[in-house]
Amino acid sequence: MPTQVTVTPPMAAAPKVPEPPQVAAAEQAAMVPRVESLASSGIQYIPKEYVRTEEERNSISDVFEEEKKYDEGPQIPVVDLKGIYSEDEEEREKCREELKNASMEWGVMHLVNHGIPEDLLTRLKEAGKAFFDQPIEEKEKFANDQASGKIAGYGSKLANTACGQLEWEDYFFHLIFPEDKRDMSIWPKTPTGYTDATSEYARRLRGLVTKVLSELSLGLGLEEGRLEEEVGGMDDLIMQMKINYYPKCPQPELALGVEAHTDVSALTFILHNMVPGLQVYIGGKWVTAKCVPGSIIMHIGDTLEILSNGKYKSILHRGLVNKEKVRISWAVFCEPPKEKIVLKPLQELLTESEPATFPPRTFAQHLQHKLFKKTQEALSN
Ligand SMILES: O=C(O)CCC(=O)C(=O)O
Ligand SMILES: [Fe+2]
Repeated sequence: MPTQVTVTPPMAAAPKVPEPPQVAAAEQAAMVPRVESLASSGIQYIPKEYVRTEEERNSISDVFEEEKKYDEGPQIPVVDLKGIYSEDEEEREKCREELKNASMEWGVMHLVNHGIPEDLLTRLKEAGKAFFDQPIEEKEKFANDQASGKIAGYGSKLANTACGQLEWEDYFFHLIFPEDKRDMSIWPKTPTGYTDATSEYARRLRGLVTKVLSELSLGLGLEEGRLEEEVGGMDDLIMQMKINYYPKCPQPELALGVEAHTDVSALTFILHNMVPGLQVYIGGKWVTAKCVPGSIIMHIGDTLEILSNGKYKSILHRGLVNKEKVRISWAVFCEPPKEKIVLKPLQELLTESEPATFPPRTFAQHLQHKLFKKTQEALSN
């Protein structure tokens, strides 16, 4: 998946993994490679491909316990966007400052009063859940084919690193905006409300993207439309939705739903079904995102980090899984066109004492570079 290139933070030694019983080779080969079918098969031990490295296991703990902790240091900021729609310039400036600070310090935040109607978010989530509630055979009709480069559709991660590590999730991935670039043939037909809810969400979210990019431009002292233009504008900025489906996991202390990575996007917006799982790495610690009702989580991705010459941060994050509840999240990645734009720190932001810290690269080259680095890391482990 282009949205997931892993970076592993330094971590200490971890507890030993209990030895699972040996699974016969034939049995292993016959396993359906969907995490959902593995989870519902009643296994007590997860296959070794899903067991994370010793360093990673050392940092994984019970996500429900983690979410409860309120007194354990800094938390992901909550940014109230009411002010960006205000006529009052002072209100707007205050809101802009909050957005800017959260983007510079954390690169991730809970957006509240974002202007997208709550009933639309409910419809979108009900539709995605209803799709995943169908039998696996039904979902397989939409299966992607990563080997042939067809990444849109229903899928699970294929081992693409030297160590063959897998993630505890299945997903549905497709382009949702601009409308003329969508391939409606791969959109779920059931439930019937899926297309309407997803299209409407895409349109409303696209409006929010413009607004956020304007404020982030002004926050850097740039012209209002600058960042929007730099990432492709209305015609070329691409929004792709990935519905992440994390089944219950019998050994959540050994697995990850999504491994540590930064998003390559300009911005990413995440909704979820109020089951905790997202963690961000800051100040040498993993911080668990709280479940904030009605909010949308927003990440600054690598693209804005590059354009802002590192002023806006693309934060390392990952997803934990649990034994008790299925988690579903809806991530929308807002990405510049792959080849058309060369991403590099904006000239106006550079000074003699603050030279460019990122080399010029197209989005495609950036993806390639991250993949190369990841492969090198895996080979040297
Ligand atoms: O499920 C989540 O909350 C995060 C998912 C994520 O980081 C991704 O899909 O890139
Ligand atoms: Fe992500």
